[in-house]
Amino acid sequence: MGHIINGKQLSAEVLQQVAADVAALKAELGVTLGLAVVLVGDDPASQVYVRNKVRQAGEAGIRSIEHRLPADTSQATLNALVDSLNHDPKVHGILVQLPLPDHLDEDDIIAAINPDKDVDGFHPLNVGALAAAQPGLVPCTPLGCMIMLQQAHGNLSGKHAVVIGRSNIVGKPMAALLLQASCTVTIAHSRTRDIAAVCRDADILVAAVGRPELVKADWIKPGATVIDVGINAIERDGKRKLVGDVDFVDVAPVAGAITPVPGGVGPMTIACLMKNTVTAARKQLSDIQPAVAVGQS
Ligand SMILES: Nc1nc2c(c(=O)[nH]1)N[C@@H](CN(C=O)c1ccc(C(=O)N[C@@H](CCC(=O)O)C(=O)O)cc1)CN2
Repeated sequence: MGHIINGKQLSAEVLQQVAADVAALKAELGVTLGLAVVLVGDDPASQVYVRNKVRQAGEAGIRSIEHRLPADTSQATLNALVDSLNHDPKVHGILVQLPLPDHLDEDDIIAAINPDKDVDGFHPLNVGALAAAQPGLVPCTPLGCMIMLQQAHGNLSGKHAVVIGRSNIVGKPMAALLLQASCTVTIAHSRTRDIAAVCRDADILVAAVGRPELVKADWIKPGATVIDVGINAIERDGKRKLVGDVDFVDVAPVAGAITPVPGGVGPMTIACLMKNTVTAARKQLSDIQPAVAVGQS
């Protein structure tokens, strides 16, 4: 049985560091960090995630400013809200919970967020910064996966990493981060030929494809590290159950280390949102107070 990477425990450690950073910024500069959380509509899963984000912000000493808008909110109204948050000095981070209702243009809303406050790391300028290995805000899920990998593996240099999935939110930024860590990176997707053979060559396998229990034991090189980003609700034995993109029971005996679902990548995503809020605030505060030393960690 491979080592189980405990996302709950690791996220608690990340949050503890965030809380210390938030307290230090308060002590040094008298600033309380603010995170604006925008939720449009009543998607039940999004409501849970937003509730958890607001709760964990509070635990870290970050003031959250919640905006819950009805499902029929217009693009103009949402853009106007984002614009007002961009200009509010008490707001250091802005996140718009995804998915948005179908009539709204997600790309347009993301592009409207001030990139310095874009704590999701989805703005095209942050996407470009990551691709060019420049400083910027990095999407929370891939950032959380990297923290888990570094804990499980130490140095990632020279490892063959395979990322299954090519989404803008997870697959592509994950591949960019692994490349920055000097991995040899392959992105596999629905058109990849003999995907099982490609995955079997991976020292690190990241599954972010949204297909319940797609990855089986015979896709895994013995001893490989497996990071499961999938969160899929299925019915089994008449009960609702959350499973990942990896068949955990099948794969765990072959893997060297593996993340569970739930309790793996999910909690790290929220912890990294708080970490990004500190990163964003430090940048904003050092831009307006260049003479003041703003601590780094
Ligand atoms: N603006 C954003 N929207 C979305 C993001 C995002 O990073 N930014 N990611 C996902 C949803 N998400 C955060 O928003 C998220 C999903 C899941 C979890 C989590 O902790 N999952 C738990 C299980 C939860 C459950 O019981 O239902 C786990 O894996 O243990 C956290 C955050 C899409 N939208």
